[in-house]
Amino acid sequence: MLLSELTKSVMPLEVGGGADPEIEGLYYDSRRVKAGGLFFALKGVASDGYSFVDTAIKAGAVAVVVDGTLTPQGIPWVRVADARLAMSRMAAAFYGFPTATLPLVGITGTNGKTTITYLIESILEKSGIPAAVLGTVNYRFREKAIPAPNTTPESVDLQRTLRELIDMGAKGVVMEVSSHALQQRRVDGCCFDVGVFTNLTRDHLDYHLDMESYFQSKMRLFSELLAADRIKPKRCAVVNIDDPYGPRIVQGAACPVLSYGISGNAHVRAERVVFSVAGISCVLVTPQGQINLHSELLGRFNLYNILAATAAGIAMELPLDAIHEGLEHHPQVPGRVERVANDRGLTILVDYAHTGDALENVLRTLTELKKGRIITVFGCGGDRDRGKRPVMGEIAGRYSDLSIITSDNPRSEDPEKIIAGVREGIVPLGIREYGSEELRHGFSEKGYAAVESRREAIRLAVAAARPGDIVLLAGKGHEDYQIIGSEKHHFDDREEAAQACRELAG
Ligand SMILES: CC(=O)N[C@H]1[C@@H](OP(=O)(O)OP(=O)(O)OC[C@H]2O[C@@H](n3ccc(=O)[nH]c3=O)[C@H](O)[C@@H]2O)O[C@H](CO)[C@@H](O)[C@@H]1O[C@H](C)C(=O)N[C@@H](C)C(=O)N[C@H](CCC(=O)O)C(=O)O
Ligand SMILES: Nc1ncnc2c1ncn2[C@@H]1O[C@H](COP(=O)(O)OP(=O)(O)OP(=O)(O)O)[C@@H](O)[C@H]1O
Ligand SMILES: N[C@H](CCC[C@H](N)C(=O)O)C(=O)O
Ligand SMILES: [Mg+2]
Repeated sequence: MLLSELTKSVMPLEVGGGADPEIEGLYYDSRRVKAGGLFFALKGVASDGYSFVDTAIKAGAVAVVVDGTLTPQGIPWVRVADARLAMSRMAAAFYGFPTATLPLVGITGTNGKTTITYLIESILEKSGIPAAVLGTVNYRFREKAIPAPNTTPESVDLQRTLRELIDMGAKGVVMEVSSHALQQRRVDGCCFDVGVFTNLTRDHLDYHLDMESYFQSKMRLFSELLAADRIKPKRCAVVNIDDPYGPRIVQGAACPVLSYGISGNAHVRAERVVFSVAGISCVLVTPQGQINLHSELLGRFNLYNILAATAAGIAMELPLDAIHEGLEHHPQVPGRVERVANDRGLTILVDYAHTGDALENVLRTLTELKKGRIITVFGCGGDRDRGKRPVMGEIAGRYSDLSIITSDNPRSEDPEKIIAGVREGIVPLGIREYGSEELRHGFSEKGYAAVESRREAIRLAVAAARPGDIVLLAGKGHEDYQIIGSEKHHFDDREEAAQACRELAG
């Protein structure tokens, strides 16, 4: 595609450098540029992409997109107001506008996104629409699964992946839209039909700094990206109106809204709800009729996820029986309240709760359902929001009979310092601190322990548990790695728990 053709998809401020080269690929990282590439100089948190223009040219870039005042020399260039936005739009054009002609659902919010993508994927499949999914677990269509470095990929990678999955036969797409992605314009080349808002609670304040900025990032999906146009004249915002931020999204949405909730008068709501160890039974009330639902998902928070997926199905005008089928027969969402089989009589659950709200939701649910005690193993990620550490410590300590504070992904931080941050929330509860050795023989009163090695912490939890107890391994869910320093090594909570049970049996 010629540079001039690509440039039509943006409103350039200025174009220079003479020639109109054929563009063979789009790049935002000089280390990956190949011959014939168009290089986007992006201003980042750590560095300014403009300083890599020369490296990109040496690597074969034939044109550059910039958004500052500096002018590249000896190469065709395009100046735009916002290079990230231009990159999104040019990427969509380069890959033939993958999402212009099929249903695209985007889900945003602090918690629930991944779970909801699985439910909507299942509903779409039951409606006869083979669906591709992009999110935290992977980017996938049918048997093809691409590892996901980010929940929402950078625009160039996103549009390329969408093109690939659509060419393989996907007729619908469901994607998680992170606040980072919205802030960084990664999804601005996407034509959304439906946007879902789940909830907004504390997370990522290392990046967004305060809740209002975090909210405003999420809001972009509804106030800007869902505005109707000629390509998609009918768009819809699906909004949880039980969340304190829900009404603000409703007010600011640039398209019609379909609300969902448990309390109040939402368009899509649940009545006659019964929560049990077997799951959730309820009547889903929708503008298109009612569904008598029996789901194996546990807890109130999952009822919200079910309502969100139902409302998305209604917004896409999918048949009610397909929505019903999709909600009752979907695959296990990896690492979301996932059971680890064992013969010790324990309920071992691996869950991705890595925010205070998620941890509280899961623990509250388990408290309502428990027969024995609750043992929680958890930590907090390094190089991430530090403020959530004591909050999660307090929540774990409050709901659990035993909390074992351990490492999540410490990344570049000292694991002991992260644990100290979590401990700040648990110590004021005045509960007993156990040493590792004591725990090997069980525990008698409510308490906590700090064990840096996650492997060791999981072993201690299993050893300390008695039949009937619940062991919750929180924070890493589906992750099959642990990042310590700059090393990423294989680590899977589900495998570790199973191995711990085998060792104790032998
Ligand atoms: C905080 C954040 O989101 N950072 C993203 C951001 O990086 P940055 O702004 O720091 O970039 P930078 O390192 O300053 O570099 C600026 C530019 O120079 C380029 N560069 C840099 C070095 C070089 O030698 N040559 C070169 O060209 C970089 O590719 C970049 O385009 O822009 C980069 C390029 O698009 C992203 O890869 C990077 O995501 C990093 C990997 C990341 O970890 N992001 C996480 C926090 C994230 O996005 N998470 C969300 C949320 C998950 C959730 O909700 O749970 C997600 O969607 O996954
Ligand atoms: N609707 C919900 N409200 C609050 N907590 C939830 C909800 N759904 C799931 N959770 C909890 O949050 C954890 C993360 O859920 P999920 O992976 O579906 O969310 P996510 O929004 O994709 O998270 P991430 O931003 O990390 O990708 C779950 O393991 C569960 O503990
Ligand atoms: N996508 C989120 C996931 C966090 C999961 C947790 N295990 C951690 O590493 O902090 C992030 O990168 O902040
Ligand atoms: Mg997710």
